Amino acid sequence: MIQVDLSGTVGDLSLSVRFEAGAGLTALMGPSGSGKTTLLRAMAGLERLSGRVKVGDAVWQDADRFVPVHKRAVGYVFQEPSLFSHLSVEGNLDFALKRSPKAVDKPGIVDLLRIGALLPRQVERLSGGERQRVAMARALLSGPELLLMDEPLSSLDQAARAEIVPLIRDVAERVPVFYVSHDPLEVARLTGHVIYIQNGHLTKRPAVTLEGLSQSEIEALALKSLGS
Ligand SMILES: Nc1ncnc2c1ncn2[C@@H]1O[C@H](COP(=O)(O)OP(=O)(O)OP(=O)(O)O)[C@@H](O)[C@H]1O
Repeated sequence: MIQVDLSGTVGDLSLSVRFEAGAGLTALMGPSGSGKTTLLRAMAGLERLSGRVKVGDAVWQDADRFVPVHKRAVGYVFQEPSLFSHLSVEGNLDFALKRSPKAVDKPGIVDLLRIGALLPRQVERLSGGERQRVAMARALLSGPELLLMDEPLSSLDQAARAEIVPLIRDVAERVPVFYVSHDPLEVARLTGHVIYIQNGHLTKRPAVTLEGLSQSEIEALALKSLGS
């Protein structure tokens, strides 16, 4: 169980959110600039807002304490994977493994993300989809109690996305995932647990509308849903 109750101001944004999320994957959706990344950063301890964050039995933040980011059991996967380019895939994985506070099943995670054949590879020689799978494995190997993912598929093509979505579902069976996306179809394939944010506040599900989309965008959406 994740409990979040955070509020504060960052730049022009006034953010105030309160929610609970259970096991599995919870998606966070909302317009550009609504505060999704700011909320993730605050949950990780990268941004200091006031309030409370509890993950499992561990209180990461409340009125009396603020656990710094390096002491939170949190994994973070960004839109652009931030792997060490001077290390091999396995070097990247081992870097995280050494820092894990608990025993982690490396072969199981390598298997889960189908990256066994990539282990000796240099990071520059990976495709975008391969990089993101390695970034997810690296995040899991650090032993997180919560995995934060910020639009991890948005720079990938359709084929790579389709390949990775089921792997993310598998990952979310091992560790709770909090997942930012702009793509309603991607989210529909991942989870039924979705929260929406607008202007820094949680809101109810927006009405689905095709207004404003061009004919080609509507066709692309229809094709995408048929391909799921
Ligand atoms: N470091 C900062 N300095 C100033 N303002 C900031 C900072 N970080 C966030 N903000 C403010 O918070 C707003 C929301 O930013 P945030 O990145 O959280 O939005 P988002 O919902 O993730 O957007 P997108 O979908 O485009 O990634 C920004 O428009 C900006 O006003």
